[in-house]
Amino acid sequence: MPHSEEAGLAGVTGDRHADPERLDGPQEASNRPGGALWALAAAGPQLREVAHFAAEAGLGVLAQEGRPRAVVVAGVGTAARTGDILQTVAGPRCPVPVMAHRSAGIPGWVGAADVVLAVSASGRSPEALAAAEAAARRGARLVAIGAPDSPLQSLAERARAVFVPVPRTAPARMSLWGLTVPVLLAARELGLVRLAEADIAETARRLDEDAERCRGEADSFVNPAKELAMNLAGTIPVVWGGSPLAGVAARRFGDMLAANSRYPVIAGELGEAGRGRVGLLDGVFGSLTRQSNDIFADPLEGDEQPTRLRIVLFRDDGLEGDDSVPLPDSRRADAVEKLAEERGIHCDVFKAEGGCSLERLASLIAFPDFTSVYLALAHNLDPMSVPAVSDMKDHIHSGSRQ
Ligand SMILES: O=P(O)(O)OC[C@H]1O[C@](O)(CO)[C@@H](O)[C@@H]1O
Repeated sequence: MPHSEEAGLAGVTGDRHADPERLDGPQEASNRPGGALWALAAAGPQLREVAHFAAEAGLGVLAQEGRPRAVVVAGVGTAARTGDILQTVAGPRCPVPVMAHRSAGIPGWVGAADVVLAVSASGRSPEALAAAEAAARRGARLVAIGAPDSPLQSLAERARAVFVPVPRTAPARMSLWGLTVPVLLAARELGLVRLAEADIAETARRLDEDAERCRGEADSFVNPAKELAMNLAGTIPVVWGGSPLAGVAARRFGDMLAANSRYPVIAGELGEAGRGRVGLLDGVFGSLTRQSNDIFADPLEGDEQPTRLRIVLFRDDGLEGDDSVPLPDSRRADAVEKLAEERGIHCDVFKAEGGCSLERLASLIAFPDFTSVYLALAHNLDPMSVPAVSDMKDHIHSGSRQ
C-alpha cells in the first residue's frame, strides 16, 4: 500500500513492495530532461564538457608553484566523494597526502604550502564555502569547483583563485563525473596523478556504453541495472569493494541506494570489513534467517519472508603490467564469496574493467547508479526528490532561528 499523508509525512510516497512491472517500458518520466535516468545518461557528455571547461579555466597556474605539501578536497556528500576518487586514482605511491575533508572549514595545519580544492555542486554548501574562505585567508592555493554564478564562484573571484564551472542540471549526486574531472585535472597539474587525455576519453566512452546498456527501454534480461535492482529489492544490501578503488565504488553505491532508493546499506572496503563487519553474515539478517525456513510452518500464520542480507561484491583484480599500483590482494574477495556460499547468502559479483583506474572506477559506478534509480522506481519512489534531506535542512534552519 502506498505510503500516505496519514502518517503526517507530506511529500513521502512509495510502495513497500517492489513491483518489477514498474520497470517495464521506457520509464518516460525519468527519461525526460531533468529526470533521473536522463541525468545519469548525461554522465559521459558531462565529463567531456567539464574537462573542456577545466582546460579553459587556467589550472595550469597550479604547476607554476610546484608540488604542494598536501592536497585537501573540501566539500560534503558527492563533492567529498571526489576526494576519495582522487585518493584512489593518485594511489598509494602518491608523493603527498591527499585528504577528503567533510566538515566546515579546513584542518588547522593547512597553510600556504598546501592546495585546497573546494567542491560544491550547488556552489552553496556552507562547508565548501567556509573551506574556500579559510584557504584564501591562510594563503593556500585554492581551486573552486561548482555551479557557475554561485556564491562559490564569487568567493573564488574575490580570492583570485581558479574557478572551474560545473553546469548544474541535476542534484549533486547525479553530477559525480562533472565534479570529479576538475579535481583530477588539478591534481595532474600538480604532478600527483597520471591521467592521459585518452584515459578521460575512454572513461567517457564507458559511461556512454553503460548508459546505453542500462537505458529505460532495455528490459531486465538485457539490462544489468534493472536485474540487480530486482535482486536487491527487499534485502539489506551489503556492498563491499575488494580493493581501495572498488571500496570507493562500494561507498558510492551506498550513497545512491540510500538517497535514491532509500535502502539501508552497509558499504565499504573489504580490507577493513574483513576484520569485523563480516560478523554480520552470522546474524539475524544473515545465517540466522535459515531458522525461519521451517517446512512445517503454517504459511497463513507466518509473516512474510524474513529480510535477508544480500552481498554485492565489487572486485578489482588490478591491471597486469601496471607497476604504479600494487596488484590488489584478491584473497579477501575470494574468501567473502566462500563465506557467503557457506551461509546461503546471495552474493552478486562484479569485476572492474578498463585500461586505467578512472575507467575501472567508472565500470563499477555507472551501472550501479542506474540500479539505485530502478530500485526507487520499482518502489514507486521519486529518486530525484529526497524529502528527508529537505526536511532535515528545514529542521536545522528552524532550530538555528530559535
Ligand atoms: O555539492 P553541494 O551542492 O555542496 O551539496 C552537498 C551535498 O548536500 C546535498 O545536497 C544534501 O544536502 C547532497 O545531495 C550533496 O551531495
